[in-house]
Amino acid sequence: MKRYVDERFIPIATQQLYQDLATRSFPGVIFYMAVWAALILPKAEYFFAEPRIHTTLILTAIISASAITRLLCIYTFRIQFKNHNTCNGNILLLGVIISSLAWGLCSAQLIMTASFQDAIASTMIAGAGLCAGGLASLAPSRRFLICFLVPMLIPSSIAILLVGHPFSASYAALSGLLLCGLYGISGIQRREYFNALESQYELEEKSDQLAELNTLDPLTGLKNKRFFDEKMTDEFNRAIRDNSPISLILIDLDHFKKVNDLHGHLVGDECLKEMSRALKAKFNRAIDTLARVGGEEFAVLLPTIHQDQAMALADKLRKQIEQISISCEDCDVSLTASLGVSTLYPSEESSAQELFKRADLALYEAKRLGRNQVARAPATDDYSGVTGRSTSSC
Ligand SMILES: Nc1nc2c(ncn2[C@@H]2O[C@H](COP(=O)(O)OP(=O)(O)OP(=O)(O)O)[C@@H](O)[C@H]2O)c(=O)[nH]1
Repeated sequence: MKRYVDERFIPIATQQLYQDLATRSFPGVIFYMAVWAALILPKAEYFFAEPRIHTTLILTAIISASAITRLLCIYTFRIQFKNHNTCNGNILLLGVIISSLAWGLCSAQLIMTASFQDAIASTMIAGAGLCAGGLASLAPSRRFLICFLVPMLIPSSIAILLVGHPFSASYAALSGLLLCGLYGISGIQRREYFNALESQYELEEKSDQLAELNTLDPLTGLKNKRFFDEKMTDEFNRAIRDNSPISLILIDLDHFKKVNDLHGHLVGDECLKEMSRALKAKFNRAIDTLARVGGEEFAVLLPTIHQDQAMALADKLRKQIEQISISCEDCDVSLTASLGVSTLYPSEESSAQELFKRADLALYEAKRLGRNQVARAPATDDYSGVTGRSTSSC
């Protein structure tokens, strides 16, 4: 398979291959039984006459049993996949080998039994037809196709050479040609099959990447506002289900306009990137969501975090932001930020918007009180919960 699909797609392509082979095997088994029926039923008075009737019945029993065994193998494969999500291709292959070997040996038996001499031509045609059917369904797997064609054709070819039929050399040569020809054609079909799979996987990969890009802020690599809003609603609903708290920290850089005006937008951009690095370093739980929700405004959503914990985290972050220093041509730029924290124990009556609104009010209060502050959204409209201290920003 390595020749056909990129290495990263091999596990998923293997799974898909076995599932497709199982799906294609059902009509294959029906065709197998139908070919046997078409071989003997139109000439029933010949096949079921003495002295052939016993052999005909035994061969019919063997062909039927092998078809049922192959069906059981397909069924077992499906059950294993459904219950354990494992794709055991060997079970499918076993069914293929049993049914093709049964046919190969039965047709060899027919050819070698003197009383069936008149049926040799139709037996060989039936075998060739089955090989063509096998190509149609098993071509994607070289292993499966070889395990089908070889036991199907080799026993009858050997048998026809052994009985010394006048056309035995032609029959054997045609069987050999059929084997090589079908195998050769299968290579083209295999390439087409895996090319189609690879294109599908590449498309899915690209569309996942595109969907992921669509959730990101291009400058900082943090999540964007749209994603954040959706995530906040999801996490809020989860908090209702789990009866757990959820906290939100809104962060707004202080006097950021001055940074742009004094040092230019490129330096401003560098400050925003540095801020995002500080956020990523500080909040690294998989369930936290970090986003840039405005020009110089950031948000951190903290599921399961209580108010006191959120306040402590916010204050540590504030101190960390104070330490940020960005070197530019004329001077080093330092930053401060104001932070608003809100925590809710969500209920059916509350909403994610309320959580955001309260954090925004707290942030506004932190700004009002002189910036470089952390303010907590109060239970009432009183804002006595302000912590931190004012320092000059850049
Ligand atoms: N460099 C840069 N600046 C941006 C970006 N987005 C927004 N800004 C700037 O951020 C500044 C925000 O200014 P204001 O809203 O007045 O806020 P502020 O100057 O930080 O003042 P306070 O928030 O009240 O402390 C504006 O000058 C915007 O141009 C960006 O992507 N890159």
